[in-house]
Amino acid sequence: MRDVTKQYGRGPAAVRALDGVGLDIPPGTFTAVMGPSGSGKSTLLHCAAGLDRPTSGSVLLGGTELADLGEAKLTVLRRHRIGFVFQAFNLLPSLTVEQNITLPLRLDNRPADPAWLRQIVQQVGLTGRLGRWPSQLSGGQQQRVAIARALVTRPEVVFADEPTGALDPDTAEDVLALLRRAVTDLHQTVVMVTHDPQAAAHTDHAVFLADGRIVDGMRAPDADRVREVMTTLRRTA
Ligand SMILES: Nc1ncnc2c1ncn2[C@@H]1O[C@H](COP(=O)(O)OP(=O)(O)OP(=O)(O)O)[C@@H](O)[C@H]1O
Repeated sequence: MRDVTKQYGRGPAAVRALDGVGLDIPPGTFTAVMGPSGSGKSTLLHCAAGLDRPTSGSVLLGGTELADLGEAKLTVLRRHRIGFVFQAFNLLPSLTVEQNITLPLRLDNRPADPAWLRQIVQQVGLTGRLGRWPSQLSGGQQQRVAIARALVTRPEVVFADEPTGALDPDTAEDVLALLRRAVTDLHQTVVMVTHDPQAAAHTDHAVFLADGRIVDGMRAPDADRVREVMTTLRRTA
C-alpha cells in the first residue's frame, strides 16, 4: 500500500479512516494488523483485499494496481489471487465440508488438484470429516474448513479478519498454529487483523494503527510487548 487514504462521508461529518498508510507485506510472511477500536484495521484490510476502494493512494498485489481494475476484474482477482477468513466462518450450511472447501474452485470452473486438496485437508486436520455438514462441526472445526477454503486456490495472500474472535482460547491457539503452519510449511502469505496480543505473537510482524495511521511496528512480536504498545495507544486514543 502506498500513501492510502480512505475517507467516509463528506464535509464536517467526514471520517478519515486511513490517513496516508504505506505498508509492504513480503511474500511468505505472517503479519498482524493491530490497533484500538476504530483505528482503521478493517478499513485497511478491506482496501488491501480489493473489497473496498481507497479514496486516494495505491494498492498493489504483486504487480497489479487494484485501482486500475473495474468491478468485474477486481472480482476475478479476489477469486484467483486472494483468500479470506472471517470471524464468523461464513460456511454454506447446505454444502458438505468438502464442497465448502472446493467452492472457490467451482465458482471459477477450475478442477480441484486432488494431491493439494489432500495436503491442505490433512494440514487443517479435517481428514475423515469431508462428508460432514458445517452444523455437525465445532466452531474451531468450522474455522479450519474456512482456512482450507482460503488455501485451496493457492492465493497470493490470505486476509483474515479477527479469525479467532469467536473461539475459546484453546481453540484459538489451534487455529493460530494452523495459520502459522500455512506460512511456514506452505509459504502462504497471511495478513490478520486482531485485537489479541496472544494472536499477534504467532506472527512475524505486527503493525499498529492509530487514527488511520501506522504508528508502530514490531518484528517477532511477543504478547507482553504487544500488550504494552496497545495500552499506550489506547491511552492516547
Ligand atoms: N462505512 C462507513 N461509513 C462511515 N464511517 C465508517 C465506515 N466504516 C468505518 N468507518 C469509520 O472509520 C473508522 C475506522 O473504522 P474501522 O472499522 O476500520 O476500525 P477498526 O480498527 O477495524 O475498529 P474495530 O476494532 O472496532 O473493528 C471509524 O471511525 C469508523 O467509525
